[in-house]
Amino acid sequence: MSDQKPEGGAASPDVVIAARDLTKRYGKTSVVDAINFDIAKGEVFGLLGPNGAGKTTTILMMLGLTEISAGRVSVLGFDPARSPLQVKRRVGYLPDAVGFYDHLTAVENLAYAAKLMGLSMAERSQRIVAALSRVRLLDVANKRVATFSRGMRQRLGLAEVIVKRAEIAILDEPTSGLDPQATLEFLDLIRELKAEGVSVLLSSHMLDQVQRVCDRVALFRTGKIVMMGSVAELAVQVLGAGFVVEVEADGAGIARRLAAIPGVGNVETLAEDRFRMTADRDVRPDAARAVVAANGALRRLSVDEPSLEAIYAHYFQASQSGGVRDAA
Ligand SMILES: Nc1ncnc2c1ncn2[C@@H]1O[C@H](COP(=O)(O)OP(=O)(O)OP(=O)(O)O)[C@@H](O)[C@H]1O
Repeated sequence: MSDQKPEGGAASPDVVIAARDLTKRYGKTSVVDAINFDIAKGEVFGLLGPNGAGKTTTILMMLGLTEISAGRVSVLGFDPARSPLQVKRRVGYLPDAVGFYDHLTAVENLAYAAKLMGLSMAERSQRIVAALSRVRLLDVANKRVATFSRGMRQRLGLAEVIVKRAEIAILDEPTSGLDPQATLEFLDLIRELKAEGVSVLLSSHMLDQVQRVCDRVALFRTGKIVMMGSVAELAVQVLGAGFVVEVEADGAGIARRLAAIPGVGNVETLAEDRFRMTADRDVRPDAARAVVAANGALRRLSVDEPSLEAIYAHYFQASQSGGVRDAA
């Protein structure tokens, strides 16, 4: 088989997944419709959108688990349709409901998976202990998985990704059904993976969680990516400006100085010594410098970051009334 070598043509060595006009049709309906994106090494990328928007189908095409109708996707330089095993070896996938053998213990489940990966016995046990410790399941390592909560199962799923030393982790709704504490722990584990250079693709409806861990998000709608970027970028696109910064200070000509800061949209004077400005980034450091330059005294500086919830709600409301154009 010709599946040993990565295919050429990756946009940059930093790009681990590149989709070009990626399309999936069922009959005449395109459920994924010519989407394009690049995901960088160590990036946490969120797939968002309503039910049926095409997120899972996109994931399945990346894994070679469903046929691609048109376009292409390259995963670590491999074409998943032609080299599914090469992709499977390097990519960890946590589906919505992780499948484990309930009658086996956590260790036995991981040992089984590690054996399929072709690891030696010594390597297996060393990696498994390390992974179980990372996901804080070492104390239940020898308990049958049948007794595990959903949170524990999800963490065991991540342990498998860690044992595999996957370069990419694809997580489909990983925190749904988890309690707040389990969710926070899971999000921390995602951050740890990122810190190690693992790229993470996260499909979720939990917008606040997505915002907490994702570097960039793609918003899907009826098979198309209608928006893509960091939360701050999407906020500018959808809300007009992302950050609202309030300054309480005195000094000469402060409003004028604040308005001159790059990225500031408008400055409202709320009182003689209170100003509110909108900006496309967090301009607090610049605002503090502006007050110092005016020989002023800074009494308060606050920022309201844009929320993905607000962007999402605004986008769908506005698009229903024809107010937002898709940027596909
Ligand atoms: N085997 C199939 N045959 C026909 N249509 C399908 C098939 N699998 C998925 N679809 C359709 O493709 C569309 C996209 O589904 P997909 O599961 O990718 O959406 P999703 O964005 O992951 O949704 P959710 O948030 O509910 O997981 C849906 O309209 C779905 O009904």
